Amino acid sequence: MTVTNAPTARAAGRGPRKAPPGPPRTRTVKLLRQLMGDRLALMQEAADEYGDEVRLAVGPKTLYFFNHPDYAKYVLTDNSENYHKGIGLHQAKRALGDGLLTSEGDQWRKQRRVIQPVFQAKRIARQADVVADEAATMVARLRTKAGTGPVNITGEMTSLTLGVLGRTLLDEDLGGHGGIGHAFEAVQDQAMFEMLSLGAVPTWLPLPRQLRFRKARAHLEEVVRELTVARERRPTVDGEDVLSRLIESVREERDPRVGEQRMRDELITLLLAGHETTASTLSWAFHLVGGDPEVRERLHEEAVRVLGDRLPVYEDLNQLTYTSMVVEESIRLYPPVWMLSRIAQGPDEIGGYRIPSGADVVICPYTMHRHPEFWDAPEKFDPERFRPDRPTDRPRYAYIPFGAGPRFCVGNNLGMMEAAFVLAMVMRELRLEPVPDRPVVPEAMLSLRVRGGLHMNVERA
Ligand code: HEM
Repeated sequence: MTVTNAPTARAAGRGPRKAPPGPPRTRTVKLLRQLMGDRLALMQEAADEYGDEVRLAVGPKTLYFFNHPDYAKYVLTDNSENYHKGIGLHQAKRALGDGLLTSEGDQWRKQRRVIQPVFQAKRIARQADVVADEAATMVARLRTKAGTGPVNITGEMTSLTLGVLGRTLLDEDLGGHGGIGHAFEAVQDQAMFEMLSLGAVPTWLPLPRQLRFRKARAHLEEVVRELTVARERRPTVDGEDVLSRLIESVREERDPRVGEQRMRDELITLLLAGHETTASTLSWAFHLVGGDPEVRERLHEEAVRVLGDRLPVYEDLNQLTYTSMVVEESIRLYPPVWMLSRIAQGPDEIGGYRIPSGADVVICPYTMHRHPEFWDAPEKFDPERFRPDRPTDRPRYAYIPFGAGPRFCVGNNLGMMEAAFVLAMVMRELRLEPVPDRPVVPEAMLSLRVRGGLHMNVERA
């Protein structure tokens, strides 16, 4: 497959073809309905019907949707300079400000240099102890709920992942800052609403969701401000956590208010990017395992064998092979970041199609991870695909749960370790069973959630 510079068209002297195939304008109403209701079906049907290059005209927007590993490599890595963060960026910025997720250019490079070292392997080892400790508290809580009826697993995972981030990144117990999880939810819901309504509803209208958004954002700012003040009074021993590094880096800012704002944006970004993705990963893993007794049994066996009855330490991660395979397969089927959107900074050509400057280009991990050319029985939950000793000729970019290229997830090691530890610690002593007559439906918001949260019955293993 040719990704760029369409040599055949060029050789014939005809230049690139105009636009990829896609649904006709007459289907606009259906597409808009899917955009509001079932975005995963929208993308999957487009890929099934039109192939690896699709033009999706949805309302006033035209999406250039590319669904092949070569295209993902080109957009996310090889020519990433030409593709800045795309759809939803404006809304995400209103929610998150100018943090690492939403910034570009020199500012992004500078921020990445400050933040990336916090997630290096030697620090992750220390973060492992925090994860194990927080997970033990959560498992103890679940134990008390065994046999009492459906438990909101997503809620449990969200508190856990926020708690872990508070302690690993900020050295703080976020449990004392009530409602922070709900504040993140309100901020995200509004950002998603603005995105889906394609900016048609002015943000100054005093609608209830708008007011909720402002209140939530103000609450988050206040929490982060308190954390920063507390830390400035109480520096850590090595000064190498995120907060200390940020405080140090914004000292160079001439206007202290700009520095403070940057720090708040950065922390809110990290907390949001890090907690919801990992909580979604765990929710989907528990859901998939709950429907597969054989996988559940193997997980239980591995957890008992590797961990015995002690808390996990970083070195255990390499031994929790099957557990990691289950996590990898879970985020293949349900990648928390289900869509990667970019805006072309200048004109380009992909797969022989002309991409105008300003075009919305989309790579969709959800559909890529189910591409029939690269995955056998793509709908099947089969952790064996990720057995480390199993040879595969699958292209690297057919599996991109953490993105790729310069904008690759900074927190991937922490996220993977946390998911594996929590899964192992829960499966070691508990069984999570599906609740009959309660369907589990994916909801593609900023991340891929379980609609209404995942509820499961908890039993002792
Ligand atoms: C299983 C859990 C996670 C998944 C699936 C995930 C996925 C992703 C993906 C796909 C991207 C790239 C987005 C794009 O290119 O548009 C990303 C970026 C990012 N992630 Fe994660 N993430 C996870 C956990 C975390 C954690 C634990 C943290 C931090 C504590 C984190 C912080 C970030 C940040 C700051 C970025 C932006 C990086 C940049 O643009 O330079 N993530 N994540």
